[in-house]
Amino acid sequence: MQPLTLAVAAIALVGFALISLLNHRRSKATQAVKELPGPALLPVIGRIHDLPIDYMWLKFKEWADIYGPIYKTEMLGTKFVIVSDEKIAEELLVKRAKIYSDRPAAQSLFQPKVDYLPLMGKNHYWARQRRVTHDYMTGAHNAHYYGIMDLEVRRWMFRLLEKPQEFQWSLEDMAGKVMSTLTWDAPDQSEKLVPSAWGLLTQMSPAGPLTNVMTPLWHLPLFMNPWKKAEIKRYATQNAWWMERFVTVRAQMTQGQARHSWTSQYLESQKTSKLSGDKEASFMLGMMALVGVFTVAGPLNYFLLAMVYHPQWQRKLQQEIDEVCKGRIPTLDDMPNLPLLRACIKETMRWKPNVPTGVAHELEEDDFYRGCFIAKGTRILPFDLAFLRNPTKYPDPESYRPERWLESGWPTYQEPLSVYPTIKGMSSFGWGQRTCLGQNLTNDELFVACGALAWAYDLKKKVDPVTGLDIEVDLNKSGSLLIIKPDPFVMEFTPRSEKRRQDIIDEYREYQAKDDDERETFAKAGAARHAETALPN
Ligand code: HEM
Repeated sequence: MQPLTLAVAAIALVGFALISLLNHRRSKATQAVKELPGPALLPVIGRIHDLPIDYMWLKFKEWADIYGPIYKTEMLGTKFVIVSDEKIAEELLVKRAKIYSDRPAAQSLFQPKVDYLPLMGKNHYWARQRRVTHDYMTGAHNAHYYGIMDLEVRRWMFRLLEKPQEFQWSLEDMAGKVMSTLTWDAPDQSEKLVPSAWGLLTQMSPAGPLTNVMTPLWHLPLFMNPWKKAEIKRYATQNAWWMERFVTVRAQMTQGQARHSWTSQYLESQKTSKLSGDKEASFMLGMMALVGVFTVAGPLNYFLLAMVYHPQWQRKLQQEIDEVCKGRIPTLDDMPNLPLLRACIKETMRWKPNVPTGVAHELEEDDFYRGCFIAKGTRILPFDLAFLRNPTKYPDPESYRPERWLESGWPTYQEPLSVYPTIKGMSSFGWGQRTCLGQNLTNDELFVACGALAWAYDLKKKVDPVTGLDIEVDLNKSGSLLIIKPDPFVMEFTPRSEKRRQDIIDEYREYQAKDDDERETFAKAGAARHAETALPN
């Protein structure tokens, strides 16, 4: 053997011995620390073999019932802590928010920590975009969404009359039009927004591309990597579209043709903005539009099912609306006077939470909880389904019981009924520094949309024309993405009377005509202003 080879072998041997010794000492040291409970882990893969991609939350719940309110598991080296008790979530994600507010990177996105606000790491992009988004959302809420929700809800009621069986499509298009108008004053963009929203949600969800679970596959060379190729296309399309929207609004502004939107609001104050430029701004705005689609779709669909399967609550709700609104469609101003409507909505979100696993936070430093070690980088799941099935807080948790919010004696009852129940502050909207920025918007949109449904229609099961029997819906069938909605189903929308049928048509026509007029007047005034400023001196 050459002397050089001998020397290298000797160094390697000593190195190996040292590392083994250190590992041995470290493992002895960690043995002294308590471990969180959890299912036994297999080397390397952890528990990936028995964690189903579909309805993953059911397995988490099964484990929670065995291992308790806080337990750990692992997948391909990624550590998870699943929290099923609201008090523990509060202690970790709120009281220790300083180190529990990062976001794990979604593997199958190119810049997950930078591009999309809800997915961003706890970095300066997140801090500044969160501030701006919060301001814009608050402004829209205070202005009652500039009348946009009122128009779009009426359009939806009208479409349900014309094409009732397309209700799941028209429901999402309603949400899409609200968001496209708020963001770019362009309701027609909903056509692109809705598929774009589901495209991103799929890409970032564990039940999306295989590479989100089998993470090493993402690093395969491009020619043999269909997941990366698909993402390149999705990202480029979305990027180009958001930039085109941004540039269009800027051009409209120079022509005096841009009415208020979040984009024009940004462009007006761009000089003082802390955002890095057009790309960041167009992404922040695009994301604001997109997130308002897949989030409200679930509760709206489940509200329909709640009403179909609990006709006694539908009747009570119609009675409340008739008494308070005296035949007119409910508006946001009616919110304090319609507690039963708020209770039916809140109970829908409790009964069928649409982010059942919760959204993971990532721990930024090693930590100890009740003497147990939690390593930096661990993903903490505030497991919403478990919170909302807690039988002490929610007796008879599997059933749809809106009275739990309306009658004293239930643990969740709270006064005054002019304010409570409210969905704002529900565990479903997350925790600490990362809580949802769309709580007002969700509250308001669900209120006007569900109020309009109860005002306009009797909601019933569809009858099979051959057998004459009701067509039942499997209430437990849904997608398995991070945010869920029920699988496609059928139902009937019958106007509550002939007069109400006419009201639905009249309301929509009146609001559409008003919107057309406002747009025309603004366009003419803008053109005149532009012509004046363009005149030579
Ligand atoms: C039923 C409706 C909704 C539910 C259940 C929901 C739920 C959530 C959850 C669980 C989070 C993560 C919280 C955490 O990490 O602790 C979140 C974040 C967020 N939500 Fe919502 N959301 C809804 C509607 C909306 C709407 C309509 C918008 C805006 C149009 C919106 C905007 C956001 C934003 C921007 C974030 C990111 C916050 C951050 O990471 O700092 N959400 N939402």
